[in-house]
Amino acid sequence: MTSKAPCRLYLITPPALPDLDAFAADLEAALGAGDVGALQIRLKPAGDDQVRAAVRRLLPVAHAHGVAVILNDRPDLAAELGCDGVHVGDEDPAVDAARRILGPDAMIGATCRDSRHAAMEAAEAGADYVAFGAFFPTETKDTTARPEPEILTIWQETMAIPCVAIGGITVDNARPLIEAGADFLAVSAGVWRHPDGPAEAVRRFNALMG
Ligand SMILES: Cc1ncc(COP(=O)(O)OP(=O)(O)O)c(N)n1
Ligand SMILES: Cc1nc(C(=O)O)sc1CCOP(=O)(O)O
Repeated sequence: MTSKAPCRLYLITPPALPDLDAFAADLEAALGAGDVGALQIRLKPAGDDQVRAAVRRLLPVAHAHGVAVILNDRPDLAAELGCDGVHVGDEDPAVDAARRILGPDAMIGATCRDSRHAAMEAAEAGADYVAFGAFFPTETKDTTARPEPEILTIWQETMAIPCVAIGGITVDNARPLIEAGADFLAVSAGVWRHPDGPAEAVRRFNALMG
C-alpha cells in the first residue's frame, strides 16, 4: 500500500512589495519557522525591472532555505533570472511554450480554476502541478470559480502530478483541503497578513499538516 506524501505550504508573495528589504526580513522569518515547499513571486502590477529587483532580492533568501522559487506569469524572466519554475494562467504563455523556454528541469504550474478538464490538458502539456481554486473568497485576486474540496481527492487519487489548492486559505479554514488530499496549499494573505505574523502562520500551517 502506498501512502500519500504530506501536504506542504506553497507561499505566494503579496501582490505589491513597496519595501523589498522589509519583505525579505519577513520571508526569512517565515522560512525559518517551518517547512515550505515553494515560494511564488507574484507582483501585480509590476514592470519588468521591479520583478527583476524582487527576484534578485528574494531568490537567495528562499534558496538558502532550500525553497524553490516560482515566478508568476513570465517564463522569459524566470529563465533570465534563474528561477526554478513558472506559474502560468489563461492569459500567459501556455505550458508547452513555457517548457520550451525553461527546459526539462523547470517546475511549471498551471491555473485550472474548478476544471478537471483544464487540469488534464495542463498535465498532458507537461505541467508539473495543477492549481485548483479559489476555494474561499479572497481579496488578493478577483475570482469566480469556487471548486469543492472533492476535486482535490479525485485528482490525487487518479493522477500522478501534484495538485495545489489556492484562494483565501487560512490556518482556520485549511483543514478540509488537507483532508481532501491537497499536495500543496498556496497561501498569500493567510501568511503575510496573519495577525500573529508570518512566522507564526507558517508554524500553525505546519502543525495542521503534520
Ligand atoms: C499556485 C497558483 N495558482 C493559481 C494562480 C493564478 O494564476 P493566474 O491565473 O495566472 O492569475 P494571476 O496570479 O496572474 O493573477 C497562481 N498565481 N498560483
Ligand atoms: C493568485 C490567486 N489565484 C487564485 C485562483 O483561484 O486561481 S486565488 C489567488 C489568490 C491567492 O492569495 P490568497 O491566499 O491571499 O487568497
